[in-house]
Amino acid sequence: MRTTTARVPAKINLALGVGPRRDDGYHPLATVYQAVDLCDEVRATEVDDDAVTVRVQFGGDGWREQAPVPTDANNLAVKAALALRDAFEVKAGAALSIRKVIPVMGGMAGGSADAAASLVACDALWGTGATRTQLEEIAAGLGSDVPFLLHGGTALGGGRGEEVSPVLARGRFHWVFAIADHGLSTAEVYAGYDLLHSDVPPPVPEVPAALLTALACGDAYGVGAALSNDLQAVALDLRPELRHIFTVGERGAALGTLVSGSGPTVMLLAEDADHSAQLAQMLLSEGVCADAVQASGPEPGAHLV
Ligand SMILES: C[C@@](CO)(OP(=O)(O)O)[C@H](O)COP(=O)(O)OP(=O)(O)OC[C@H]1O[C@@H](n2ccc(N)nc2=O)[C@H](O)[C@@H]1O
Ligand SMILES: Nc1ncnc2c1ncn2[C@@H]1O[C@H](COP(=O)(O)OP(=O)(O)O)[C@@H](O)[C@H]1O
Repeated sequence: MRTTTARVPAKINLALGVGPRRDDGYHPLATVYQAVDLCDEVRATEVDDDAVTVRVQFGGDGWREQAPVPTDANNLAVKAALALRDAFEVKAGAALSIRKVIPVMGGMAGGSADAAASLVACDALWGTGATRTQLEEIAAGLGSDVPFLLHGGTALGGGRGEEVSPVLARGRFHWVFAIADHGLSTAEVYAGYDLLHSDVPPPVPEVPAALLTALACGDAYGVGAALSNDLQAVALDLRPELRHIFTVGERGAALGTLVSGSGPTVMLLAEDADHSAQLAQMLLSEGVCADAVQASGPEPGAHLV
């Protein structure tokens, strides 16, 4: 049986500016994404019939197995395969197998990542010959941050997050991720943001110029100082205990500490790999999170391995 495998990184938002809710329910974003080397893998295997199935194996520690990842047509990897199949009138099926390392409902776009990897793996398995633009269009239909997971690297995100353009970034950034033992719903966090701004709508979002300058210079201190997330206040209201992680970040001289996307993962920027190991050790010994994981970026988007 023929098999193809795609590896895909997690995403973080170095800046996440969120505008007023649009009529379609989505929010306009001005974000800077970075892909980091905390990777899921999606394997697609040829089958005899036209069924698209999925199974999920957890590559991390036991606690992650508690997280609800659908193993039916609600799995974003299955949705991606079916969308690709419809677009190219493919008749074949596929057995998908996900090796999951990205925290589920963690604000690191794990489901979107699996959708992007599934597109790449199934495209290769079925030989659809899709162009990059065609894959990006299908990706945008699957979720706002799926196009970035195809793209990877460091990039600007506009629209509802699906309009991706590259950004000049030098050097490598060392992160520690403080992972919670249960996730937050993205839709719930955006709803909380609307509530917070029910009197005065938020301004049209912009990417901070200081962040772009720091990225162009490869200045990790500048990046740390310019990290920002409009959803952070809502995530901290929903999970007040996350504040302890910020205290550890200060004590450990993290260059910056920020809630990742809609949370509850909190990311700490370190000077180098040694510093990130120290920060991870501090987080674990203080018992402020369920797990502390080191990763670095930028990383390439979903690609065959
Ligand atoms: C917040 C972010 C930041 O990158 O990611 P996460 O931290 O959750 O991974 C994204 O905006 C999440 O993108 P994604 O998870 O792809 O969202 P979608 O599937 O498109 O939408 C899920 C729900 O989030 C809300 N949503 C999403 C994107 C957006 N620009 N405005 C929104 O209001 C809507 O309520 C929507 O129904
Ligand atoms: N392959 C998948 N991996 C993880 N979650 C998935 C997947 N497919 C569907 N989901 C669902 O998508 C939702 C968001 O999950 P995820 O992408 O991990 O979180 P976040 O939006 O915080 O980054 C969860 O409710 C989960 O059940």
